[in-house]
Amino acid sequence: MDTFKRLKEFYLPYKSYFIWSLLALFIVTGMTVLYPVILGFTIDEAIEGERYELIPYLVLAIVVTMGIKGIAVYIHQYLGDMFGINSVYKLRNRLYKKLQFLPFRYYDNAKTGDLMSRLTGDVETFRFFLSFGCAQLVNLVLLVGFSMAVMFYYSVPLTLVTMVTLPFLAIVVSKFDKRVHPGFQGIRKSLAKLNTKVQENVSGMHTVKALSQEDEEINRFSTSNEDYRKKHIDISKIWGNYFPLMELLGNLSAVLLLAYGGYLVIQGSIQPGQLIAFFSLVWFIIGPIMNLGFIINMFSQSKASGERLLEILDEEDRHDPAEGRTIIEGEFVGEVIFKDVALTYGNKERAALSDITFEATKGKTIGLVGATGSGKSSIIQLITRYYERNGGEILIDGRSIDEYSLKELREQIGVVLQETFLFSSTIRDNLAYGRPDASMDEIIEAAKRADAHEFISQLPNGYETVLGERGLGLSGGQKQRIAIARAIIMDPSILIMDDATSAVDMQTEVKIQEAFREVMKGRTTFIIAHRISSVKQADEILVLEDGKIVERGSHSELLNNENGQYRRIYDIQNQDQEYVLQQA
Ligand SMILES: Nc1ncnc2c1ncn2[C@@H]1O[C@H](COP(=O)(O)OP(=O)(O)OP(=O)(O)O)[C@@H](O)[C@H]1O
Repeated sequence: MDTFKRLKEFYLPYKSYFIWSLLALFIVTGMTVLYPVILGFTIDEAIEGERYELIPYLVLAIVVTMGIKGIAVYIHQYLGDMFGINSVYKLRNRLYKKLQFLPFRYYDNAKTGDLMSRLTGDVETFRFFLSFGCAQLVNLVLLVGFSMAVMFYYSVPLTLVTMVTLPFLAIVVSKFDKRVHPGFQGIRKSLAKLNTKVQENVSGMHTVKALSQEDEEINRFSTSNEDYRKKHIDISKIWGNYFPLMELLGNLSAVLLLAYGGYLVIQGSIQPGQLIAFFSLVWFIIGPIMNLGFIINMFSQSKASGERLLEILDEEDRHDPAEGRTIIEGEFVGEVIFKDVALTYGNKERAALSDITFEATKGKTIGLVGATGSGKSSIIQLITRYYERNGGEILIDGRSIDEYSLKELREQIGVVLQETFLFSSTIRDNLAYGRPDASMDEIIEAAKRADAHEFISQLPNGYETVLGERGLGLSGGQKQRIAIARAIIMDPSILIMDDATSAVDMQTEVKIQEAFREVMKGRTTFIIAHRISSVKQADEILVLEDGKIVERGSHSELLNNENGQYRRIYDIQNQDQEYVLQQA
């Protein structure tokens, strides 16, 4: 029950729906039990007693009973649904909000398919229990309670005889539940696997095709699909084995009732109409008991789902003690100073960065070069505070980076990554993503600077062209230019280009960099690049190796160091170029 208790903030505000729905259910159960009572009375009094004048009143009573029941069912279902729907609406919103503010390290290990299934499947299971399962449980208790009360009222011995098979039925039901529950869990897991397979396949379709893995992917899918099919068949077999047994026990109860009840009628202890009423009432007990397995199963499934949702809600939020604070007033140039900064990711033993010291003063452009894994992007992760440093100090415009709220800090930083993510919406929306209030003129101006205006104008719907998921339909270079324009629109004080121009040709790169120089006058720019030509113009270039700065200086200064790493990279790239030119 702890899971439900911990999720109470989501459903308790709507408890009045639940209470009214239960009251309506109370009426439904009362009317359901009343029906056989009227039937019994009709047989005993109106037919056997030959008081035919009662019949119109009894018909009216049945019509009224059914009418009240109909209205009560409607109210019960409607309010039950309102209870579930509103509760999970709040829960879904909270989960989504949580996902927005979870730290980056959470996403390092998170699986998209798993998160998707939690936010949809698990939330839905929880809703179903709130809307339906919970009331079913109460319904069961009410129906069994009401029916038994009437039956005991009619005849205690007949009730006891009829109940003889019930303990056996309860044992079969509990055995059934024990077998069917893991079966359902297996189905859920298998479905989650199937979903992940499909999601990864669609997301990685380029890789699948590039490596000609279509047939293997089909085989892998078939394996998962086969597993899913098998799990369903297993459940059917359990059903097939237990359901007839449950039916048999239920019917045995009815046979006992007819045999002993018939005997009592012959003896004159009970009326025939009472026996018929009994016959209906006993199914109101047997039916719910047979359903008990399902209801228990629904309960345990929703408990499991609730736990999976709580796992997300319990995750530690990103740490932002300065949240809500605004400290930037007037001019902000985005000067970045690192003093002996160190970073070690999560549980890793090796430091990704150590002793990083540099000053990116007003208007400076800093270039970062070094081999893969040398720590270039990690420096950026610290400036944007996607990750927190483990040592040293970072100052932005003279203040410790910790003094800024994450929102305020990130509003000042424009980041263009190598991998551009574009949302499946219009180009215009994608461009204005960081500043939705940007005017069309500003958007076009930024696109022109990023050399994107021309190709956007040539698209059938121009800026209103809707992109496919992940921007499919555009070339890598086009996507990058959109990302660059997106950063320009943000009018950032600090601009970061993490290998951002690798997908555009050198000519375009020069154009974009010139445009940036114009935009970033008096502000700070970081350029991470593998191509020396991309950082040549930087005021200072930092050369990284194993998380440390091994060389620093301007392009010409670094070239003068004949044995330096920078010179070595330069020579290799130059040789490549000469080789290419010779081959041409
Ligand atoms: N999120 C992360 N969690 C754990 N380790 C990480 C994470 N990001 C990077 N690392 C590790 O930190 C080190 C530095 O990585 P970083 O991405 O900064 O290198 P880089 O110089 O930018 O490389 P590249 O040129 O390939 O982008 C690497 O050893 C990498 O495996």
